[in-house]
Amino acid sequence: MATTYAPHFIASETTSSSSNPIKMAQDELKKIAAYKAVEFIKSGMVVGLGTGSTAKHAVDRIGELIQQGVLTDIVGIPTSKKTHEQALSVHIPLSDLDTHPVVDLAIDGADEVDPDLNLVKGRGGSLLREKMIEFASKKFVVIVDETKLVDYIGGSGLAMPVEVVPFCWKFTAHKLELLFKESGCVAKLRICPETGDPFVTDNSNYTIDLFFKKSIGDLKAAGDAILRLPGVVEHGMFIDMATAVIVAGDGGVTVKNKER
Ligand SMILES: O=C[C@H](O)[C@H](O)[C@H](O)COP(=O)(O)O
Repeated sequence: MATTYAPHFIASETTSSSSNPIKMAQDELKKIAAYKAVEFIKSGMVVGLGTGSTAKHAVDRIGELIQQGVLTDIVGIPTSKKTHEQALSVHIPLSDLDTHPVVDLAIDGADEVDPDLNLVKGRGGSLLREKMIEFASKKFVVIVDETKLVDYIGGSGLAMPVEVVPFCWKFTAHKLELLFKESGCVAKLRICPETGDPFVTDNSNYTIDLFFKKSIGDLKAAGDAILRLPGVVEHGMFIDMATAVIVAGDGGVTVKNKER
């Protein structure tokens, strides 16, 4: 796993900078990115509703605009049980991929964004449903504060999650570690801090968090190799899936667009 990933063309980038940049709280930046993304929603759309502290702002805002009558005939497709509950609480009509197999636009956060707009997702535990819904989306808008930008996938030194079946998870974790031995990979079962038990996903699976000391090289090859391991359900690399990334920072908001 050490060949080079060929970069893709970023179609366009627009920045609205603040002439008087001030230091903003991280949550404020998340909200700014989320509100900007919601501007892309039009009445009548089927919308993928992301999971996490950034996507939460987008879901609240969509609910608000529906209540105000600004957005009508919206159908939301939640990417987790948690988002499902939140969306119901703000009165967003909901459905699923079985009924609405084509999603017009999905909005979600990310844990890492590389220069080619590839992502790491799933540190909040929801990667499988997110990937299914975002794969089904004509447009996938990612919302982040600038701390999520990395030079390469895994570059934050934090987890790249892999959802696995609970059966013999140690075997699967060991195979994952071996796969990325050259990158100094360490595989850890995710544990609930409150109970000390394994973290269980919405799909009743476990999560193995992979930590890399250096780049894993070709992301598509790495992703394919992970998916070939029996026991793996899905990984948290979202390669060539984002069509736009909205980055909020102290200097303003940048929208990076990419052709899929
Ligand atoms: O599983 C969680 C999702 O992939 C989140 O979108 C991701 O972890 C980013 O979350 P946050 O916006 O809370 O940083």
